[in-house]
Amino acid sequence: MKFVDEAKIKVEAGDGGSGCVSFRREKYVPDGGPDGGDGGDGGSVYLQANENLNTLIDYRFTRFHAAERGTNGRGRDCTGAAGKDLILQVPVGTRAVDIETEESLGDLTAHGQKLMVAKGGYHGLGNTRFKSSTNRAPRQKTLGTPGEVREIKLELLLLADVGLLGMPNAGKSTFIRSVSRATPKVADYPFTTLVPNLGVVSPRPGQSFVIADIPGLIEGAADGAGLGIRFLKHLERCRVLLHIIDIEPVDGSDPVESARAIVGELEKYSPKLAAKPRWLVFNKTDLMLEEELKEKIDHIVSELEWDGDVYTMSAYNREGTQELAIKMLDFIESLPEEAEQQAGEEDVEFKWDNYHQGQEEVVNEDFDDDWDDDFDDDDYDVEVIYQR
Ligand SMILES: Nc1nc2c(ncn2[C@@H]2O[C@H](COP(=O)(O)OP(=O)(O)OP(=O)(O)O)[C@@H](O)[C@H]2O)c(=O)[nH]1
Ligand SMILES: [Mg+2]
Repeated sequence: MKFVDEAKIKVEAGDGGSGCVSFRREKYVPDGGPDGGDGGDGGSVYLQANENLNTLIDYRFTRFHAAERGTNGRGRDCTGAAGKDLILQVPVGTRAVDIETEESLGDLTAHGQKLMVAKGGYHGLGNTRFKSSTNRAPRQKTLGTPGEVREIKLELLLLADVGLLGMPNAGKSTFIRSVSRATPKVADYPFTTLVPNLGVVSPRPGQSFVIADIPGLIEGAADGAGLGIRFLKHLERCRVLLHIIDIEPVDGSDPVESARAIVGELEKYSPKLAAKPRWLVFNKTDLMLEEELKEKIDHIVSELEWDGDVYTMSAYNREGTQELAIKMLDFIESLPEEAEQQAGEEDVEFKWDNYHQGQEEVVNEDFDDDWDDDFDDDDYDVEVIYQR
């Protein structure tokens, strides 16, 4: 299946149905009171996380999604029907961002979680509502409010505990192959990995975590060089990043320069991501003699002024990889549970939230008592109805 981790869609909630101006007319009741019903609320648009999906590809093809409008109120105190909500299924890990305001509408991180992305319009009130002791034949009603329209960007962020970071060819995919059952392609040329891969690592029975291998980064990635930095978003939910450094690059490049470039790109992408716990992991130790190795690592670490965790491994020979996997597991387990951010709890303002707090527009119907045409009740624009 094609991996698509971004899609732009337009969602439109249904308009609220308008209220109705109508008066009771029956045999022997020539001048009955008002009986115009309220309109129905418009349907809202929701996203719902579904663990059976793993790509946003469907949303590349169908971009416009609308919920039903509420129907208008009718005479005889008939309230209009509410419009049906529209529920769009998205993969777990999807985030919705309003394109215009760039505000995040919410993250869907658990199966079944629902997030409203466009609120349906509120219903208008029928003339019955305006009845009072001083006005027994009100001709007012209110119109339904329009449903909200938003252009949103859906982003699928992989849910992994550990993210791999590094230059192309550093050995990221080799590492994930050595510690999990994932089998991404490994080759001796840069940009072998083109889409993220996930692997489940289970260093101890019954205990596991997920590791994400993403395409390599190069200097200038933030400006689009190589495959750019768009895959870095998949590391946003990781608890720890492993910065994999090729100790002896075949192209003769300086590991210190490369490491600095990676950190630079990370900081350009997001200071928040750069502030995550990060470990340096020197790979391809099999290519060097032990004494040289220690000297080189000490040199790189001091050049980088690094005082965090340092590990060494030969991903290819699976040396040091299991120990590293156990360290990662222990680290993840030692972290406090992240408070799950529930969608919907985020402070997203919907346009019509406060609508019925005194801003409604009251429409005075130009009411003609002699007018008694028959017309189709279902007509969208019908607002005045007589009944005999
Ligand atoms: N000698 C040695 N070679 C290694 C080791 N780990 C990886 N390699 C080799 O390095 C090359 C690149 O490895 P990959 O795992 O594809 O590197 P990557 O970081 O995933 O690269 P991209 O996907 O291009 O970003 C391959 O030829 C691997 O066989 C190691 O521990 N020792
Ligand atoms: Mg790779």
